Amino acid sequence: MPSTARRTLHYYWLVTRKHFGLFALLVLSTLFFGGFQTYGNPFVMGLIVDRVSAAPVAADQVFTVFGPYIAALVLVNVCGQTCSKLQDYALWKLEIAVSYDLATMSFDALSNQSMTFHSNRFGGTLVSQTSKFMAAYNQLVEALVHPFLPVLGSVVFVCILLGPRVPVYVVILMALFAVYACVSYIMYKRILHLNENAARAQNNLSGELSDAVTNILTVKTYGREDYERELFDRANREVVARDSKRMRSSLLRGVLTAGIAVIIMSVVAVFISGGNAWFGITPGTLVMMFTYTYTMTQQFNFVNSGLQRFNRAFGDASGMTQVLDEPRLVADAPGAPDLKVREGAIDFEGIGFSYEDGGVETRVFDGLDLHIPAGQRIGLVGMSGAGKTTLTKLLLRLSDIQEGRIMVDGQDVSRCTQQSLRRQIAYVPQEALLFHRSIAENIAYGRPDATMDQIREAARRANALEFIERLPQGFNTVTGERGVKLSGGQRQRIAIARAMLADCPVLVLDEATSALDSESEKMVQDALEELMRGRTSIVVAHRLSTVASLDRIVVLDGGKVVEDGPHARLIEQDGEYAHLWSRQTGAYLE
Ligand SMILES: Nc1ncnc2c1ncn2[C@@H]1O[C@H](COP(=O)(O)OP(=O)(O)OP(=O)(O)O)[C@@H](O)[C@H]1O
Repeated sequence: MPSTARRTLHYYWLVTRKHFGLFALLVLSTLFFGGFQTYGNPFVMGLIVDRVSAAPVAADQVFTVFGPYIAALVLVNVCGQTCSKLQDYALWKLEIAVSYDLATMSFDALSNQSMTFHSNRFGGTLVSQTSKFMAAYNQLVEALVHPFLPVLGSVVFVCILLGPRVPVYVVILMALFAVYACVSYIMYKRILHLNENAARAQNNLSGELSDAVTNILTVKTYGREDYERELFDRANREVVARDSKRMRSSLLRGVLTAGIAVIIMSVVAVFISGGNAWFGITPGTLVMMFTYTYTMTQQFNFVNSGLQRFNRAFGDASGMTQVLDEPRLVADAPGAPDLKVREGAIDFEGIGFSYEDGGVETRVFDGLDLHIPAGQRIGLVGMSGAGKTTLTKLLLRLSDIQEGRIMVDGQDVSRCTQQSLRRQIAYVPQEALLFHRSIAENIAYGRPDATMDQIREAARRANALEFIERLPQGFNTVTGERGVKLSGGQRQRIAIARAMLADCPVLVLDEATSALDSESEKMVQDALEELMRGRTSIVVAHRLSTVASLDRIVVLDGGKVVEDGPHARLIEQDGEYAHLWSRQTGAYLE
């Protein structure tokens, strides 16, 4: 079995063993249902045929002679039906319980992965991989219930019921079915990797669709519908090609196994025809032999489709299995303590960091040193791509550095829990994305116990109250997926209100006011000034007027600090910052 399929089974087993009682009930009820229904009935019928053919029974003796047989038949059917209902119960209950656990497992795996992991993947693909991973479990369990367990049961019951009566026949039958199973398995192994390829192509298609839909505004405004359609069509054609290849192999396997089934029935026909003459087999036993062999052949026919379902399920689950196997790029050290921020001094010491994407390395920092005393407000400026956002993300440990260390109040952040670190830093990102929840919930995200008055006050300070109150449902307005129902500036003000309410000792604003018009920015800026007072603050900005009044400005270029000091000093130095400043203020004057 390929290693991905083995890993999938490993994850499925982790959750199944939590519900082992249900799983055991499912296995036993399936086996016994088959035993009673498929093998018990013909067995009793065989006994009746033997009794009928042994000696004539008078009409008034029918119930006396056959009463025990009829009672046995009723008992077999009552037991069979009871097992069938238990099987239904165990199957449904197991699927419901395991779906819950698999969803939780997938959610935890995705939410605990680093931002580097997420930025290298399509959100749509991860969502589709999660649902396929959950559905694949049901497919596997259902294939186990039909046909794999009944086939296993058949082998056992035929050996028990027919073995003592016609041992030669049972040996030949089992040998033929062993050949059948081997051929099916060899073909199954051949097809497994075709299924994984097909699932990969399907995931890629979902990713393309998700990417195009997410960026629909860009697609439309640039009139690139045809191009996107071509990309989608290419991925779609790949799906068709992979599916066709898989279908051809499955068809070939079907033809081979059907051929073996015909051979089995022919051999059995010959054996049954001569059974009485060669071995003195009774008519009742002949009935059992025929019925059992026919039933087994039918069941083995389903093995083919069962293996197909197995293949498909393993293929569907492979994407999420690989995600679950992926090492967590940013993990808490075992027994890591919580970070305790008393003052908020931050030290970047000899930071070395590269992004890695599909083997391509982008070096961003190479031995960066930066000390930010407690309570200082610094502006981080520099050309696009200089590493400003990356530096703030490293502080938040959204990715781990490869060299050096980041200290907050003398504590190495890589040795503390990530949650405790992030709960002490209020972060307003470049692109403020909101949850598809009410505005009140969005503002209170960093402080879920906030009262409505506190939420309103934060919104007022972020200059957001006025527009929120104008919305038909005010603070209860649901913002639309990612906040699409609001303007960029409105989303930013909500994100700022969220940071204000979170009331953290460290504040990171990454272009937090870039989408605001100068009037709103002025008002929010005043609120931010107040918010920053006494807190260590890092403000990333392209618009230098946003940072000019801060305690200190750090200019980054190519991942290095090239200038460092208060606005007035940097202007005096007449370097990179002064150059940028004169360009921006000149532009404004014009
Ligand atoms: N997820 C990523 N994978 C690979 N490279 C990345 C990733 N994110 C950023 N980079 C690269 O790292 C470098 C620094 O990017 P960063 O976003 O930190 O710059 P920035 O100074 O904040 O730029 P801007 O002012 O445009 O926001 C850039 O060369 C960028 O291409």
